[in-house]
Amino acid sequence: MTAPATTTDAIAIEHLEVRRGGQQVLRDISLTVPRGSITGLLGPSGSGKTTLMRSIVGTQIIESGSVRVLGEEAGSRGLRRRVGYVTQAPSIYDDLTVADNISYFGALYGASSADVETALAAVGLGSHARHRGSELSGGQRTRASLACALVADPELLVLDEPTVGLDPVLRADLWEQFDALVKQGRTLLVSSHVMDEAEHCDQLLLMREGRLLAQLTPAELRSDTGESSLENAFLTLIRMGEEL
Ligand SMILES: Nc1ncnc2c1ncn2[C@@H]1O[C@H](COP(=O)(O)OP(=O)(O)OP(=O)(O)O)[C@@H](O)[C@H]1O
Repeated sequence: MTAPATTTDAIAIEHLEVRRGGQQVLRDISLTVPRGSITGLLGPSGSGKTTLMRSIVGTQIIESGSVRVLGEEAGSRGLRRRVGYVTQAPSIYDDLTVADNISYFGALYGASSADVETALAAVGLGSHARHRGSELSGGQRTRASLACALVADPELLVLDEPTVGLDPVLRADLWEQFDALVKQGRTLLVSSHVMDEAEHCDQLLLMREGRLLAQLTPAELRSDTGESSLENAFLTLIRMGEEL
């Protein structure tokens, strides 16, 4: 059951349906994402997480339903600067330094050199500012990509599996950075297929086969299923759904 949309919602989706390649990929999705929080979008590979994120940032053609972002229709011109999107494959230029990559994206939004410094510091890459993209590790590339999105000072950040392929220490570092961004008043929507990452989130959106199984907090997921591990809780929720 989804709470009714309010002005405190960063994202409000009603009855969203999406087809890709002739196949129904999202089915009757309704959800809300409150402002100033971290929402985890979790589900197995192929469950529709990227398609849902594309619908939110306005790069996906939708079949029916409504997607409102920061009070406007998804993809509206006015949202360009207000919404940052980091895709699954970190997209930075290998032949530019980290600072030049951020400056390049910043220039699209009229960002100053101070904004570039702030974005570098926010992702902890100050000491790598002069390193070229080609010289970065996987985790550093992800953080450089995140800085390119942050330089526009977006209110909402949509991050598609930012921790995939990172070791546990780097993952923990990145989640700390996400927490700091939320404390500054931003809203984060972060997808993952690793259930233990759900622990870091204020609320969870659990997806399976193009449907939203549940919108709840980690504590509610545990109490609803009687499971202490979030991995087991998700599996129990799926079985409960199948038995209905
Ligand atoms: N370009 C495309 N054309 C047709 N179907 C697609 C396309 N991209 C994805 N799909 C299908 O849409 C469904 C949802 O894919 P999506 O990438 O949204 O899932 P996901 O949960 O993000 O998966 P992953 O965790 O593996 O990234 C899958 O069945 C996939 O095969």
